[in-house]
Amino acid sequence: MGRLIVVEGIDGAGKRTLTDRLTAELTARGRSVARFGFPRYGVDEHADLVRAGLYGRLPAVARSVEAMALLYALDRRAAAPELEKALAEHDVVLVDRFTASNAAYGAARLHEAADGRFVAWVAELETELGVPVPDHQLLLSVPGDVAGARAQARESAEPDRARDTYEADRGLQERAATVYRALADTGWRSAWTILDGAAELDVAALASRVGEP
Ligand SMILES: Cc1cn([C@H]2C[C@H](O)[C@@H](COP(=O)(O)O)O2)c(=O)[nH]c1=O
Repeated sequence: MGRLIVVEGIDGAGKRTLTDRLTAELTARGRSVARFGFPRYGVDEHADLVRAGLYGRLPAVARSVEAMALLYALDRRAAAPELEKALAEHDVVLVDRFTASNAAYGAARLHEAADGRFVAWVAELETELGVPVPDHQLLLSVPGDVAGARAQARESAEPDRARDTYEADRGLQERAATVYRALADTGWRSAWTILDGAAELDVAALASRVGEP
């Protein structure tokens, strides 16, 4: 049975780069790795509704924090059989964003803290829907201005990567970062490792920590 490892952090924290480097390191060590990323735009209809909400096309849905959280959670529920299969067939299943994203961004939208009502509700909701619980979560922690600059640079470099309403809201990103930090500090739903996303990452050490049974 493989290990479910989740990479979390605000937009522009460097999740994709970390996931790429960790995959390369684990593969070089002979470990088999499967990758997922959420939301699964273009794959799952709930994820496509999320995208429409994030780009202003479904204002009534997007206004409701719970409605958005349910759509994100339903995308994961639909992926659960594939995740279970990947866990049965691979040593490591690496996931870019998972349930903690729902907790951090929803609480941030509501100006709640990690020990508030919303985070507890997300845990209950995703458990109820049969979303698997990670074995380990990695938090890429970066100063808000560094993440913001990266997200902006990506928008300029990739024309189809225009920032969505969450990405464009710096206050929301800062509050999400604070909630993430508290989730990691309190070991929300699994053990966490906090990584300095602005410093050089020791990918070899990280691979040893998360990739071994
Ligand atoms: C996966 C996920 C993402 N999000 C947010 C974080 C991002 O700002 C936004 C889109 O994700 P993305 O930029 O990684 O595609 O959705 C949630 O609020 N809940 C979730 O469950």
